Amino acid sequence: MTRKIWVFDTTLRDGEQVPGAKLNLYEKLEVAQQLKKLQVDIIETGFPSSSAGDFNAVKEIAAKVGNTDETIITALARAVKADIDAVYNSVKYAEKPLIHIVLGTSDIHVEKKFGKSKNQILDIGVDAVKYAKTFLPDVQYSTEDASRADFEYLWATIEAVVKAGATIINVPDTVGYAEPEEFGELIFKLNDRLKNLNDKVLLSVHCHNDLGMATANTLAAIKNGADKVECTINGIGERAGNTALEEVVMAINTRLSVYNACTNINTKEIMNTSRLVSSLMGLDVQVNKAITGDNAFAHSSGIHQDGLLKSRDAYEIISPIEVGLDDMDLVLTARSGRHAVKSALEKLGFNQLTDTQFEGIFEDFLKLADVKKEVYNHDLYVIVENYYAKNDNHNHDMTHYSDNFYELMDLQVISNTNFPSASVKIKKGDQILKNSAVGSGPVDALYSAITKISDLDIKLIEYTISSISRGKEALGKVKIQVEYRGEKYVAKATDTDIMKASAFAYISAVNSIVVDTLLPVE
Ligand SMILES: CC(=O)SCCNC(=O)CCNC(=O)[C@H](O)C(C)(C)COP(=O)(O)OP(=O)(O)OC[C@H]1O[C@@H](n2cnc3c(N)ncnc32)[C@H](O)[C@@H]1OP(=O)(O)O
Ligand SMILES: CC(C)C(=O)C(=O)O
Ligand SMILES: [Mg+2]
Repeated sequence: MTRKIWVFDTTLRDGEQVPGAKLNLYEKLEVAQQLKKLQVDIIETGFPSSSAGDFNAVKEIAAKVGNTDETIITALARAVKADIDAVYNSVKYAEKPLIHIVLGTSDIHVEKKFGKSKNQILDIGVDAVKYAKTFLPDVQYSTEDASRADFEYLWATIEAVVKAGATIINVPDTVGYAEPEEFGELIFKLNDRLKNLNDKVLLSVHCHNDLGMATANTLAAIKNGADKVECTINGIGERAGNTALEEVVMAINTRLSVYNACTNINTKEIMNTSRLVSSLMGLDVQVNKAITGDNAFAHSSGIHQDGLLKSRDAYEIISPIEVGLDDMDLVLTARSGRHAVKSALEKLGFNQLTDTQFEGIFEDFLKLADVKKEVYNHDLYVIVENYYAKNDNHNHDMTHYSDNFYELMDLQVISNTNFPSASVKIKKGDQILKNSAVGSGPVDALYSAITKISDLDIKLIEYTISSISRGKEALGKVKIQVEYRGEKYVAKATDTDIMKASAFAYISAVNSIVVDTLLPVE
């Protein structure tokens, strides 16, 4: 039988302790609603004694999100009556409220932070639990800095607060000092004693990520008897953050035979929740972050892409659909191969390409991918469009005009406010032609230099430039309309360098004029 692991989300309390991540009331409500949709069991909503604003936010969430008995609403208090009052007076509006009390257990906390004896601190904790129990039946007690505490004192504290009525015992690795094997052993020993003392009390863990081991420590705790895990979305939290909810939940789901456990989380809401928290708190998710990073389901190298197209499980242990994404993302880069490019083209509807056409397009794709980090769908449309345009010219036998066509070899454009200028080097048949010009702007200078070389009386009527796809290496698409002897010619070109795109478009228009002037009159 799989064991249910309770998921306690503290994004709105420990997560909100991240500098600059503070949310207003409406934002907190929004996140809490989403956490309910994600089906976390307990939402920690804040620290109500810290400010009137936080008190009010906790109260509103309790009333509006805690209005069913599916989600327990809690908030944090020190072992101080005023804090417990504030928690009770704000969470009491929920159907299922819980008071959460924290108090240090390590020698460092007891002696250095509080300057008290162990017995004094133990008594303060017991009194706090007894006081909280006068308000509510459900009280969680967190033995702060438990992983650095003396084991027998930690147990004595747990035994005393359970006897005083605590219904959940939380064992925090407050400073992220624990190591998985050692933390697993600690939880095993505590679980053994706790289940003998009162098997209704839930044993919980709360890990921090200072050594990058929060998820590993939490999973080790689950293996060793922990019933409940505390985590945050995207692993945000004090300093290096907390255990990431999505990592623990997906590890349990993916490695069922290892953990033999389950949660109530609706995994399809993971990505929505991650993006909401990230955007409201202004905390970007690192691209390679497990589960919720942009690249977590993106595959970029040709060998991997080919393998995935043949069998998803070759390089995929979780379906992106399980966490709420549409599908895997095959990122097209210069390291992609023919299988991936062909599959992307087919998804865009290019199903009729002959092998020769595909090879030509693939060649153009590689040229673009070498100058751009990623090639997006928009870019693929342009590659195919350009390829067809090139091919169309070849279909009409233009070979006997080719000596009259202009081809850009090099350009230099200087853009400054007083004196924009351009120099171009252009090939026409066997000739190499060079010219320079100044203009009212860099494009005007560039077009004047090309016009001088062509010696045609061309008038530019329209010039538009737009960016195709995203990123700083995005393709610039230039579309122009020119007039020559009363005829209008439209031309377009794309390049990652917008000056080159401008020159290509203009030269393409010039070549169309050349064809028209050389074609025999029918
Ligand atoms: C591990 C954690 O994440 S714990 C949660 C951390 N979260 C927060 O701190 C929430 C935001 N904090 C605050 O708004 C404020 O610090 C408050 C409202 C809690 C307290 O503010 P102040 O009264 O001005 O005290 P201040 O923060 O300067 O110092 C903390 C005091 O609480 C005491 N204290 C600290 N932890 C506890 C505890 N668990 N139980 C009882 N007292 C405690 C300290 O000893 C100190 O008391 P002292 O003034 O007698 O030395
Ligand atoms: C309040 C407690 C659980 C905490 O955040 C910690 O110890 O890190
Ligand atoms: Mg914490």
